[in-house]
Amino acid sequence: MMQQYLGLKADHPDSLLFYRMGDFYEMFYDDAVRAARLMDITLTARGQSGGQPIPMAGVPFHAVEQYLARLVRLGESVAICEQIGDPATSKGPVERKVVRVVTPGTLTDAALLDDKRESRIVALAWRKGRLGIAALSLASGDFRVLETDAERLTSELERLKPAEMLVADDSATPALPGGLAASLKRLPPWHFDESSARQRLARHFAVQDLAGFGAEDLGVSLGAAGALLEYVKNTQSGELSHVGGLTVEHTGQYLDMDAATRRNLELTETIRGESSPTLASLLDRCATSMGSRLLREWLHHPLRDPAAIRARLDAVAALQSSGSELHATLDGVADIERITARVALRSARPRDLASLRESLLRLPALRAQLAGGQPAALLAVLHDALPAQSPIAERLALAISAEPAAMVRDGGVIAGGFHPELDELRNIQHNCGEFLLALENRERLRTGITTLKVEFNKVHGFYIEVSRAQADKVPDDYRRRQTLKNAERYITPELKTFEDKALSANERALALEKRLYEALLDELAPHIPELQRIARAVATLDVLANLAERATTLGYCKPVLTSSSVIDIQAGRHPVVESQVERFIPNDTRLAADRKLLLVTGPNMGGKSTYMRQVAHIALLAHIGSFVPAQQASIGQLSRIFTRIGASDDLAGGRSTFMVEMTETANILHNSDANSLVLMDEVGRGTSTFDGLALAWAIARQLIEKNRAYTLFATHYFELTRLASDYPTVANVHLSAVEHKDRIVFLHHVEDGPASQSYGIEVASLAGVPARVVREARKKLAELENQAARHDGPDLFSMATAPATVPEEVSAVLDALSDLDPDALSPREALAFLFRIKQKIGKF
Ligand SMILES: Nc1ncnc2c1ncn2[C@@H]1O[C@H](COP(=O)(O)OP(=O)(O)OP(=O)(O)O)[C@@H](O)[C@H]1O
Repeated sequence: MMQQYLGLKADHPDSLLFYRMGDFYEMFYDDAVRAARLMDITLTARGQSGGQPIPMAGVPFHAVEQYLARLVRLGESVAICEQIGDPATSKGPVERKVVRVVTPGTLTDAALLDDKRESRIVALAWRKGRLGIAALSLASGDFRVLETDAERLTSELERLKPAEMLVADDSATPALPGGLAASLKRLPPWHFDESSARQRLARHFAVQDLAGFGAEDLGVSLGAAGALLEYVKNTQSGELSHVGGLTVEHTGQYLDMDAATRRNLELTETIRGESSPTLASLLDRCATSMGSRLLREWLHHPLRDPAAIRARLDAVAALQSSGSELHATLDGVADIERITARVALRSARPRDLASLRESLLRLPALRAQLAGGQPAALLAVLHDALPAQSPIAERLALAISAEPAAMVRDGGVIAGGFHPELDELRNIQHNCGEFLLALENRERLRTGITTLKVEFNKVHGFYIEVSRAQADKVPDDYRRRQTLKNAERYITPELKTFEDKALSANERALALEKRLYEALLDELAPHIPELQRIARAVATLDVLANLAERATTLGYCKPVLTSSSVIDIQAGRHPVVESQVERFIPNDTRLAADRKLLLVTGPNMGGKSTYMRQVAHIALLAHIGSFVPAQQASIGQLSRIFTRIGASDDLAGGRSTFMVEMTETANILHNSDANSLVLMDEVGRGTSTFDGLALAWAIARQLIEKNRAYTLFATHYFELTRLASDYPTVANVHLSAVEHKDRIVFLHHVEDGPASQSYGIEVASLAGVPARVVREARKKLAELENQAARHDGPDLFSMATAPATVPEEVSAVLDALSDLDPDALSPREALAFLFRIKQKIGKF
């Protein structure tokens, strides 16, 4: 047995091998030690090898899922090895085989998956500054590829949030960003070979070439897709028939957001990594988990095509009156998408098929609710995608019991009346009781023993029991089976025949049910594409109905998408903050070609960050086709959203707070354009006042002059507010506050013009900074203000803006230094250079 174990383990060196032995999965050697530690189970030993006990740990097979869930969450992969042969007939150890490998990115079991989140495996490949990405959600069959610039790695990973990543184990693979949650596998580089990948993909999709998917001209991403497909196939013992196509994503299809922006806007996770309160937690009242997942997908993929956005907006508007009825019908619809994937992988459980049946049976009603001259074209398309009647459901209604057992091996899965032989075998079992009663009566009459009983137990099977005192009355055909203290137990030829039939009937019925179940899965296989289409339509409808309900409940309005260059919001609100405060103060925002940068000033706690983010949220919601929290909103077509908000250390990545701030700023300055929305929150505050002010000022100017993005620029440097008089496209706004009886009251209302005061000390006092410290600060502030008044300064702004004049000699040295190429110098030349500049500075 150990030999067999070691052979199997050699094929799966990187996975924990769960070796099935009877009712347990056992692990041995290092696997046992690791598994015991990770799952907190007992480590024991079994037998010996080379005089040493072999470490062993095990988990009961019926509880395996909870252990798998735990291991996979820790990023482990598990190879599940089952007994294939029949223990009764095999000589030596029963034949065993690894039937599947459970890895973090290839989960499909309902118990192991988060039903509100897509779980993806992603393969990455690089060539000449290009990044090829292939992403597969095995639980839905969605398979996509994308080629983009290598620098976009972090933002793509933040978007796709892979559970597992595959890269080539070679030098072309760069260092990956730190702090990724995904488990990483390195594969031999030839797995990523492009030409064999093309063939492999074409073979999988049964097509001549990949032109039909628009993937013919792709290169590096196909290498990734080939590696991914092969890896996933190896983890599943079956074919991936539900992975029926390849979607090619194009950069430019979606409103672009970098990694920091996705995090800062708290779309599906808070900055702390919690699932609430976020935009998703506020907006998701979907009836189905398919809808919840699709909504999250939409939030991360705002569209750029105005026609597609308008189609969604029109559908949401049309559903505002009928959304709640749809929601009620959708409520009973199960996760058709994931069940379909499990049908394709042949791991669907009986209750999956029962839920599929119940769900499909609801769809004609759903379709009927959508009928009747839909004003929205998208709803008409969804109506047509839903089935008017469902032959699949009818077939499942015939085949699967109303409430089947959890496992096929438990029996009672196939419905009565579906198969005559199964009915007959079940009849034998059911009629058992009647037959035994009849036999008992007959035997009592025949023998005259009135206390005679016919009974059954698991060890001895069926028997006739007679008390010791009556034992001499039994007829000749009674054979003794067992002697007890006060009774004898017998068997008769008739009872024996019945016993054989009854016991074998049970086994035969179970075996037949298994065969019928398998055949049913075969029968469903050709319907997989149809089921996937239905699942998609149901999910889309669910999201649209959900957005309609949210719009009504939360008082959102339908945004107008315009082709002109404008973001004009009246009485806008921050969707998440609004749900958390008693009274939210709505605010207007107008950005246009002649008003591109708003300098937002105001006291701490005044609401600057909230105001800026609400603009981004409204723009983003409009681009996913949702209504928005405002009285009225006109949104021009955006291409990107950038945010530089809040301070965060990237200790894992080895970058300080200020370094993170400047890296994100650099990205914004390099990549934002006139169709970008940029939020800059207190840029420069991470360093000394002068450096910070100087940087903030130069950054703002660059955004105004070069990038020309729609920009909201919050700052505490009042000196910056002068930019409004220098540039016609800059305007000042401020969050208002008033002092009332020594206390500050935040009005959270945005008004034109710069703020007059900062109230930093008042806020510190509100926050509970000790009174003594607050007093000291007030004193110091007065001192500083007096000093400033006396010296007519220091005016940070004028000091930072007036470029320090550098003496000519020094600037000559600087020029010489910047022209110098140290690599091209001999040591002697370098020394001579050093003397020359020393001389020049000496004069100075
Ligand atoms: N429009 C509003 N209506 C009601 N409450 C608001 C509004 N805007 C902000 N608030 C409340 O004020 C709090 C502080 O807001 P925010 O963090 O936006 O202030 P800030 O000006 O960015 O502060 P700081 O300068 O200290 O970063 C929010 O948590 C929220 O509770």
